[in-house]
Amino acid sequence: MQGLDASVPVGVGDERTYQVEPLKVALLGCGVVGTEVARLLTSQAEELTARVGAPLELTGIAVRRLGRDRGDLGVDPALLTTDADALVARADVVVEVIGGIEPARALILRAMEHGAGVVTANKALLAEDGPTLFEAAAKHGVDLYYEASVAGAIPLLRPLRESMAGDRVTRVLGIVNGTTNYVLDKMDSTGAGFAEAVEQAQALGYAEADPTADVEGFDAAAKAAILASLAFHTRVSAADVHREGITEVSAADVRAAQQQGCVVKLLAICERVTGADGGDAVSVRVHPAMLPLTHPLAGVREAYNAVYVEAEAAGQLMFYGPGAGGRPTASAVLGDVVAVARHRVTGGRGPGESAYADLPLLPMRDVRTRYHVRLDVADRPGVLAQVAGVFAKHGVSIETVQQRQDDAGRAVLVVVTHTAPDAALSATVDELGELDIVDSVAGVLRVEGGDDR
Ligand SMILES: NC(=O)C1=CN([C@@H]2O[C@H](COP(=O)(O)OP(=O)(O)OC[C@H]3O[C@@H](n4cnc5c(N)ncnc54)[C@H](O)[C@@H]3O)[C@@H](O)[C@H]2O)C=CC1
Ligand SMILES: N[C@@H](CC=O)C(=O)O
Ligand code: NA
Repeated sequence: MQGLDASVPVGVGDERTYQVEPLKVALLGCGVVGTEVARLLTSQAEELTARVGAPLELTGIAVRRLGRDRGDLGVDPALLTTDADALVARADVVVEVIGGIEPARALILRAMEHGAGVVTANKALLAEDGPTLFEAAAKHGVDLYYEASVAGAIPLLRPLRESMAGDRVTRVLGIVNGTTNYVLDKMDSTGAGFAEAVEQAQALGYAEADPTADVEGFDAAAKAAILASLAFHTRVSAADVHREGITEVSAADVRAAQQQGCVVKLLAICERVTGADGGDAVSVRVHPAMLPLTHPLAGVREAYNAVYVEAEAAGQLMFYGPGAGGRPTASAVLGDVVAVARHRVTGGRGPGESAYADLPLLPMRDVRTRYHVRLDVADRPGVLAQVAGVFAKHGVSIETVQQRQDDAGRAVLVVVTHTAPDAALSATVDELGELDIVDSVAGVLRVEGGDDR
């Protein structure tokens, strides 16, 4: 260990010296994120030793196949192994960046049984079966850290879990998927096609192994579940999240948003709301929505993420930064490795799961939202009255109506509503589609960020 000496105090005024016995770190997975974790662990070894108070020894990297060209990893190739079980059995800290449910879950549970602290970036697993992992961590008295699982490099989970533990969070609203933000941004700014933009996001290392998880909103829904669980001290799983992806967002929707002074974003929205019994409840949803250009989230470009957190005492907080990509994500992973390793040196562990509030989930049909509806209609007297009548019948108040002509000279009605229960809006749209005077419902998008949200 060059440059560091076991007799050097850990900090100014601190009489402890660093521990000579290294902490064994096992890395599971060597893909986009794992590669960068390996590089940072190696290239920053000295500084990490000083920060942790003990050297971190990378004891092995579990891969699926040996012999694959991995470029210059910056580590001894002999560290690569296909025997993840053996690695996990002798580690102090296990870093899981394989992704997916199995074998990631089994390996994490085995690591905890052996007494290792765990760092993972695996939002899919946390959102599907987080309680099993949290319970195992509590049972074995080990850490489970997962900052990289939501919004990549942005410190967000630790602020929610620790810094805001004294406040009451009311809302978390954010762009938490880099791939879809990249795709929507390219469609908006360059007119790029959907497929072409997804391919670019894959090449840049933002997309999941199967990009369906990104474009269909599964990735954002998993992150929303993790955020809501932390924000509201309530267990929320991916299955509890209302989810719509961006595959239905057309170039015409993007143009319609522009005409409205808006941009289309895939949003994760977690809110403390009033439930049917008048008590607190939680609403968690992921869907594309129009946002006014004046909204701070509207200016979030490329694969960047941004998350708004509103809390009773703190007010509005904004977290912004790179939400995807190997190196930024590895930064968050390494931060967690240092936290877990510090606990090994000094004793104790970080906070566990907090699910005491156990708030009920509000079904999507009862959530109050706003809609932007585009209708291809017959251009004749009485059409507007008939359309307005359908909105009124379902108790949906209209904010604005505009009549335009499309490129072919046909009449298009654009209606923006005030907030109403989602079920009422959806029934309104269904009935509009059946009117003789409506040729087609050309587009429906929710609207967020207005005066009445
Ligand atoms: N790429 C990104 O921007 C971000 C990724 N994440 C999460 O990080 C994790 C890893 O993501 P990526 O590195 O992008 O995925 P990746 O697909 O590039 O890497 C995963 C690696 O694990 C390997 N693997 C699969 N099964 C294995 C096994 N049984 N044993 C050992 N290795 C095995 C695969 O061969 C692959 O090389 C996922 O949970 C992902 O959701 C989180 C934040 C950002
Ligand atoms: N595929 C994800 C990666 C980060 O979590 C994304 O695009 O945001
Ligand atoms: Na993060």
